[in-house]
Amino acid sequence: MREPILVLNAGSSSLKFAVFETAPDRSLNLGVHGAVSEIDSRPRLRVMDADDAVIADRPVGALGHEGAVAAIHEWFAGHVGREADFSGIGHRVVHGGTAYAAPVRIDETVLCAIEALIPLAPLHQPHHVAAIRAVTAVAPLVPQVACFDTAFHQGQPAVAQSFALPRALTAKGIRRFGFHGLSYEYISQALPEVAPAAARGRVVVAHLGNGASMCAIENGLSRASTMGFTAVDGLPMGTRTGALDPGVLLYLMQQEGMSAAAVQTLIYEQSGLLGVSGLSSDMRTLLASDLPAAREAIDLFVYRIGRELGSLAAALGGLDALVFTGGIGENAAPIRARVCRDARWLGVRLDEATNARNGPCISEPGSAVPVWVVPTNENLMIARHTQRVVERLRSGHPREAR
Ligand SMILES: Nc1ncnc2c1ncn2[C@@H]1O[C@H](COP(=O)(O)OP(=O)(O)O)[C@@H](O)[C@H]1O
Ligand SMILES: CC(=O)OP(=O)(O)O
Ligand SMILES: [Mg+2]
Repeated sequence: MREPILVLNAGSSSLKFAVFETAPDRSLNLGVHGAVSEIDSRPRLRVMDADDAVIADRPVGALGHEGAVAAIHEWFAGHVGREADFSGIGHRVVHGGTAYAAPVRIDETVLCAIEALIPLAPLHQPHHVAAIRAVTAVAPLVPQVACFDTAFHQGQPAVAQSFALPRALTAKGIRRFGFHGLSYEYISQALPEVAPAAARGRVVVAHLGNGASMCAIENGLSRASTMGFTAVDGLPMGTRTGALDPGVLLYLMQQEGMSAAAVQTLIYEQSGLLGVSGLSSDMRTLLASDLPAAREAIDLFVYRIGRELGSLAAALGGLDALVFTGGIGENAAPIRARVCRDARWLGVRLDEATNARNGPCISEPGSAVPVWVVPTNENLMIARHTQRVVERLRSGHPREAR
């Protein structure tokens, strides 16, 4: 392999990985990739080759992220080589706080900063730390690069980053950050090819996955996002509440006697589509269900997307394109159809036939606002950042890569 880069994307219930090889023109080609899924219940390793053919699919013995890293390590040893042979290893890190506005080589200081942000991203940040430590143990000399979901949003106008809190708290870093930045950055880079005119204009991107958010982008730059200080804000998600009147939290603690830990579990793990439906956090299951509560969960999801679309269009002063991405955004035609029908007032006209085929363009030719489905690729974005940081390290530049 030529200057191979390994990408690790540690999520709440999975550890995804992808190997990229550097082509002579420095572009990156995807090689083997896969994931250990259902890490805490029934961990299973699945690996695909560059053509997406499944080349491994087996249960993993040990639970947890350490077990997942060990399973991937073992598979690599037999089929790819050692982690120590990679020229760089890139990690998705959900929260970079105020300190990190760009990808950075991970050293002890950076790792401590990532660890200190665990309370602000409890579903993700502990697993990033576990993956980084596990890699350090087997490949201590390979540069590891943290690619932050918050970084893409750092240039938002101050007003979009502010809470109406006393200034002293804002100065402490209690402000809106925004997440899914690697996904939005990828879409921003892909959009000029797909829809050149829209790419220069005002675009709302809906990243609808297990975690879900929306971002207002103008000429490729983030202007506002539905997620805030943490990734529990904004849209309802698989198991997260999304935006919630802060008075509810006070009520639960003061009147219902809930502890902070119980509230955390409630708003991150027991709410959203799962909480409202009482059935599942998975959109496929809800769409296939006849239960009224499943329908109500979908209704609330679609309604909140429509409200946020109006809000983000207002933040942009208009709307030149709408883009769907993420597992739901890329695959769930009924959800896109409902969002687009509710957005008729903005000039959106859905093309039912192309929507049923998942795009790429799902609006009628005369639609005032064109609508696109653009599959995201966070892993490629991480690999590009990692390649850049490694090249800068080789050329003797300091730690930061901008
Ligand atoms: N064909 C489909 N129809 C409807 N929903 C889908 C489809 N495929 C995936 N999804 C939904 O996408 C969500 C997972 O999105 P994804 O972006 O993969 O999540 P993650 O944030 O874990 O990366 C789940 O709710 C899943 O049900
Ligand atoms: C930031 C976030 O919510 O990520 P995910 O969609 O992977 O849960
Ligand atoms: Mg995701």
